[in-house]
Amino acid sequence: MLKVDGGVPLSGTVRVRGAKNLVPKAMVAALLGSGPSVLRGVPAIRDVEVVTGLLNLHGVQITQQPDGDLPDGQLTLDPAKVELARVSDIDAHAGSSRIPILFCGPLLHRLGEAFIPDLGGCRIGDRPINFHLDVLRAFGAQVDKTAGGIRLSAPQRLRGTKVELPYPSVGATEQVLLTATLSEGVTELKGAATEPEIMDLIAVLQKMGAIITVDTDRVIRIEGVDRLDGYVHRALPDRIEAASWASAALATKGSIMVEGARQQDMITYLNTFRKCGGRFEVTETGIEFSHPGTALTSLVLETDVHPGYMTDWQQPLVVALTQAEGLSIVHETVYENRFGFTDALIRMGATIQVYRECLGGTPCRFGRRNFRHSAVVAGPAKLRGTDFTVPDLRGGFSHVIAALAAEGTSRVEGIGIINRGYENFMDKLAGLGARFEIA
Ligand SMILES: CC(=O)N[C@H]1[C@@H](OP(=O)(O)OP(=O)(O)OC[C@H]2O[C@@H](n3ccc(=O)[nH]c3=O)[C@H](O)[C@@H]2O)O[C@H](CO)[C@@H](O)[C@@H]1O
Ligand SMILES: C=C(OP(=O)(O)O)C(=O)O
Repeated sequence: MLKVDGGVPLSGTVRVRGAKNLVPKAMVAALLGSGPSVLRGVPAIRDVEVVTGLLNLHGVQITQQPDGDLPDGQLTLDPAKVELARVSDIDAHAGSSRIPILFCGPLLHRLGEAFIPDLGGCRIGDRPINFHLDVLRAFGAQVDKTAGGIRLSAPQRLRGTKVELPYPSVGATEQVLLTATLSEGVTELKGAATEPEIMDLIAVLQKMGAIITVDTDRVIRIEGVDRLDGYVHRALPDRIEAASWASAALATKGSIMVEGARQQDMITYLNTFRKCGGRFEVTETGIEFSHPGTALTSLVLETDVHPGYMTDWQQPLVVALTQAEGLSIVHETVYENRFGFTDALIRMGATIQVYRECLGGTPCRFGRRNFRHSAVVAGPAKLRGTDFTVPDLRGGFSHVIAALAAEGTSRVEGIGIINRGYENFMDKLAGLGARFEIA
């Protein structure tokens, strides 16, 4: 439980390292190599711990360098002795992260079979894995759902295939990449997602020896190869953490230098930040984000797949929008249930109404289906401290930021979830001048 005293603008410097949505996947890719891989910029976050645990159970030797601490967050992953893990051991990781589903292709290539525990991740929608399972079957895998997970086998080498995703899913695109590289023949994927983290995973696989072509129309072609080597790679920086701190600067009327933030991956966020009234300066080492000192501007926003406005940027920005003048409309088109966190903001004094209709322009998959996926935010609202429980990763970050922007004291329970995606969260907050104590 965290006791937060609000009313102090966050100001100072934070550093972001490798992206939560790339690092664990690059670690899984190491399973495909014939030799060891070296991954740099690895943050100390829970999802990295989970994948480290799962890889260890499958015989991958992982060392941190230099021994014991992670000044540069460097991991060496040696897959020389990959073996089947005991289901009872794997079960310990059930419900902890989304990443285990990406073990399917690499384990099928290495061992001909795999057991994947039930997935975790943020509860922001139903999050089915039907695309993943359909894709794996198309490669020739046998897939059976069992109690507590999924059992897969591939008695023969997997074969390249033609697949089309009904929606550009990030995870399913990565599933295809990690499975196709060692499959026999060519794979053509239509309707692929093209997020920067996917491009970085492609860079990792190319370093390993894969042949992957990305066309401009969401088509990715993979020419299967017989063998992949290890890689040496520095993970792209975490654009979601960078944008979270940027929104925190806006919400608390502060100024935050985010070292390591990279402009190319954040073009859409930066446009939105500027339209909202925020100021930013791109420097050699990162991006400095500041509140303008005058009123913020309301806006109309739709989340979308890349290059659209990313869904994981939505929740922290909504907190800033409670401080903007007028009505903002936010249409969430990626997840059907990502506005639950607004209940706590409303209790703090924010004026937010959530609707089932597609507000903001484009009809999406969730319209007329009873999902409360559009929000109207009226501002500026005076926020008051209150007590709440962290619902999910970005919702939790947003609640803490709202508590810091509010007058008075808030008590936040379940703060541990935030460590799934924000490294040294408390230390960073303290360094930015936040007033809080662990109760
Ligand atoms: C660990 C990681 O990288 N997580 C990110 C990844 O999640 P993740 O890869 O799980 O998200 P997806 O892109 O797959 O999901 C997008 C949409 O597709 C739907 N869908 C997905 C797969 C499937 O088999 N069937 C299906 O219907 C989902 O329910 C959702 O509505 O991309 C999301 C979208 O940028 C981000 O919010 C997450 O932070
Ligand atoms: C939704 C998120 O993550 P995950 O897919 O790991 O649940 C997120 O990072 O905001």
